[in-house]
Parts: sequence; C-alpha cells; structure tokens
Amino acid sequence: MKWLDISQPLSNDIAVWPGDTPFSFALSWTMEHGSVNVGKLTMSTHTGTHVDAPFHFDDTGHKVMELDIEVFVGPARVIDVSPHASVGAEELAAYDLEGVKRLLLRTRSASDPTVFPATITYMRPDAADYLHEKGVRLLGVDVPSVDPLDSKELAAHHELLKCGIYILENVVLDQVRPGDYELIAVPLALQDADASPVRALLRPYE
Ligand SMILES: N[C@@H](CC(=O)c1ccccc1NC=O)C(=O)O
Ligand SMILES: [Zn+2]
Ligand SMILES: [Zn+2]
Repeated sequence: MKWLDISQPLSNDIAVWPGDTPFSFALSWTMEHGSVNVGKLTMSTHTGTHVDAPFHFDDTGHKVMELDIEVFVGPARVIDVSPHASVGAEELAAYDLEGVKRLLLRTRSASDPTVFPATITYMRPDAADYLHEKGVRLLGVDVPSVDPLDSKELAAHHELLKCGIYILENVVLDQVRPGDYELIAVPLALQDADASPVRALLRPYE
C-alpha cells in the first residue's frame, strides 16, 4: 500500500494564524549568478501541519527536542467526528478507541490550506482525560487548534499536556477514510522550539 500525504503544502499562500509570520520560501542564490539554487525559509513554527510542544503554552514545558519521537511513528486510528461542533468524553464514547495510541480526528469534509477557518470543531478538556484512560499518546486534528480559535486559556492544550498527550494540528484528512493506518509525523530537530512543522503520512494496512 502507498503512503498518503496528509500534510498541508508549504506554499507562499498557505494560511497562517491571524497576525503570525507569513510563510515565505524564496531563492536567495540562483544559478543565474552561480552554480546552484539555494532557498531561504521564513515561517512560524505553527505553519501548516505541525506538532505543538508543551513549551508553546507553558514556559516550563518540554521543547520540541525533548518530545518522545516514538509517539510520532506507529499505528493510528482515524475517526470521523464531523457531526459534532465540539468533542469531549461524551462524543468520544461512541467510538471504539480500545488500544489506540494515536488518534486522528476528521472534523470536516473539505478544507483549503490557503484559507484560515472562521470557526473550527474544538476539543473540550474532558476529552483529554478520556483519551488518556484509553492509552492515547498523540491527538491529531484537521484544524489549526484543539481549542476554540478565540480561546485565551487554552484549556484543551493544557489538559492534553497534563495527560501526556501530544498535539498534531492541521492534518489534511479530506481524502482519508476512517480506519486504521500507520502514521509518520515526526517533528524537526529544532533545538529550542515551541512547535515544529512535520511531514505527516498515513499508510493503510494490507
Ligand atoms: N495555540 C494555537 C496557536 C496560537 O495560539 C498561535 C499561533 C501562532 C501565533 C499566535 C498564536 N496565538 C496568539 O495569541 C495552537 O493551537 O497551536
Ligand atoms: Zn500549534
Ligand atoms: Zn495548538
């Protein structure tokens, strides 16, 4: 089976968090003037498909390099929660999550990575405790945040951290059917970072 790319393409028109650094890729050197093309990137660590480290919302929290890389590779389950405006323990109880270490939530049927969403499906904090009980270590969502876009307290981020659950944001699940997959979504080796872009891939079994 082939790997499915569930990453947002990092192009110069990718949507970013309102007010955050725009993404830019450009050639700083070109073959017109030398023997090689060399690119230059300017971007926020929260651009496109990315992992949040606890340091993003907790000054004493782990940074990207301190995250356990085992969590970002291995079996994952995709479930469709698109009927719900928010997702907590009550909604999750309707799905079979026994033995699931990595969980990806499909909250919408289509998305455009060049448009920042006006509203998103968000997580209620009691989802974190429920998922922790099931043994989930990584939660992936197809939206830019696990909290409401206007949240200041970031309750779901904090509760997920408290439960040791890592957060993967902006995966693209438009073409992905609910089911079991192998996942690769490893952050870069960014020494002091609060978050990191990832190339996120899913491969169906058999
Ligand atoms: N917490 C959000 C991101 C976020 O809040 C953010 C990202 C980039 C620039 C500013 C941000 N928040 C600003 O108040 C997240 O879910 O990762
Ligand atoms: Zn983020
Ligand atoms: Zn986040």
